[in-house]
Amino acid sequence: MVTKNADQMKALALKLFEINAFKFGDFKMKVGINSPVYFDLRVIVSYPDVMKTVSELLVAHIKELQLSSKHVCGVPYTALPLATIVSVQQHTPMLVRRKEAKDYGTKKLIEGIYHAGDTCLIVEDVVTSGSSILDTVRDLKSEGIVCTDAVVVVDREQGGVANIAKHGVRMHSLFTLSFLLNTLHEEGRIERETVDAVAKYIAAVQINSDGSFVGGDKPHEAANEFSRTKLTYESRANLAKSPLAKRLFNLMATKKTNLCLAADLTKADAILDMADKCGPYICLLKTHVDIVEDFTESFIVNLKALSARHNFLLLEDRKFADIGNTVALQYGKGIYKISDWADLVTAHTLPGRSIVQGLKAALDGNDVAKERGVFLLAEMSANGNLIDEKYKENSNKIATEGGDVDFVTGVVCQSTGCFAFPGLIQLTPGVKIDESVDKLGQQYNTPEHVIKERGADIGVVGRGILQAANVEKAALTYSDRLWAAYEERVAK
Ligand SMILES: O=c1ccn([C@@H]2O[C@H](COP(=O)(O)O)[C@@H](O)[C@H]2O)c(=O)[nH]1
Repeated sequence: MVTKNADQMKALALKLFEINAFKFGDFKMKVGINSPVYFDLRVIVSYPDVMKTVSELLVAHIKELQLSSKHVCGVPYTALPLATIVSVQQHTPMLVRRKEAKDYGTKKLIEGIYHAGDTCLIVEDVVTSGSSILDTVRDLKSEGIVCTDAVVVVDREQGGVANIAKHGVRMHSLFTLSFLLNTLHEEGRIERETVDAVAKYIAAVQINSDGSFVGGDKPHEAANEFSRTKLTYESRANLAKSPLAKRLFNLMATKKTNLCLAADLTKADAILDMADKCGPYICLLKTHVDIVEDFTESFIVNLKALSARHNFLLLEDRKFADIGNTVALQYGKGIYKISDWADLVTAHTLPGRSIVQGLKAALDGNDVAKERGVFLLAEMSANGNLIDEKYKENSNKIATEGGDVDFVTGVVCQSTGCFAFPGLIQLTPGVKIDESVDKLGQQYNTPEHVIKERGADIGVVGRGILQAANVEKAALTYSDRLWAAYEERVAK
């Protein structure tokens, strides 16, 4: 671990967390087991300042340790840009290891000018078992190149140091996972509970360089303990990147309700009446403002007053789906001026990242920008909808990667597999006491099923409440059942 530049190291640790290069959830690893923590340093190429800081720290680390070598070589692929910067800054020639030999020309595995007996310093981004470092060392050694040291950005502390030492290579890391966890905890970004859960996983899942587990069998239980559906809303609030997700998680935890009322009514007074009656039992009130026949500004003023009185947030289910420029206009302008009053909106991911950028653009320079968020639709409850696995995967990427993640509050979907990041909220429509299908293809599941089997954090109920003889009683029943299912889910 680097000893110098403590402030810079802390700042970088926080930045890596902020840009999702370091995240918590339930991630499938190369060794076939799920991990509660994941590093994706591929994203740093999109942040030149982060690239600069990481490479400067690597160079400082190499100097501090007096690691002199004839060459540097990055482990393909993520470490290649880092090795390039280190090579340029230190004036040390670089070698490039191909993952597969070319089937034409020189057929070389190692590119660059070298001689047998030359020394080479390895550069790597993240080490788990150390097997990727050893693959690179093997190919360099087969050309007679001597490798005794590797500088790495993050050591996940799962056996890598000992595994590569057996092959005569010393590992020098900028960060250990423990340092990163403690820093995030000290800076109030994660709870002690998270630090302990990850530490427990790391202690239980030590890996040999061949990918087998130290101690034999796959340590399943330790790995699965940290999935988002097992964490409380309070602890997930701390992991959230979106201020609105933090607020909504905390609101649910305080008010003990994870019910969203879909107020699909066409008269303003009927919606206001419903909001007043159901307000004490809900965390969110969802509107389709374009179905309101007598919309006026005073309707919004009254709705906002009820949301403040009963402590629920307003979600306009607009399902934006156009190009960024149009979406910005639809969100901020027109009769409804949605961005003025809706805490949250929904949007399809069909247009790609520009959907989020368009929404954010409408809030540019607006004081309320930090009080707004979006739920992205990654799945629909409608029978026969056209969404496939690839679409879901890409929606997850928009929700969790890149510079706009602070605006994404959650995902509208029907299953646990849609995303892993515990800082996002799963909103699931299609909830009724009886499983059924309506005449127009809406598919319903019970409150218990959506929370316990499908990973919902908030269940959306419309007609199940709106058409009940006693709406207050129905709202209380749905709220109680959704909440009890959540409590059982986290207690398991
Ligand atoms: O996949 C989706 C996305 C949104 N909805 C909306 O939720 C409510 C459901 O109302 P019910 O009366 O409970 O069927 C409605 O406003 C939809 O627009 C959805 O159902 N499915």
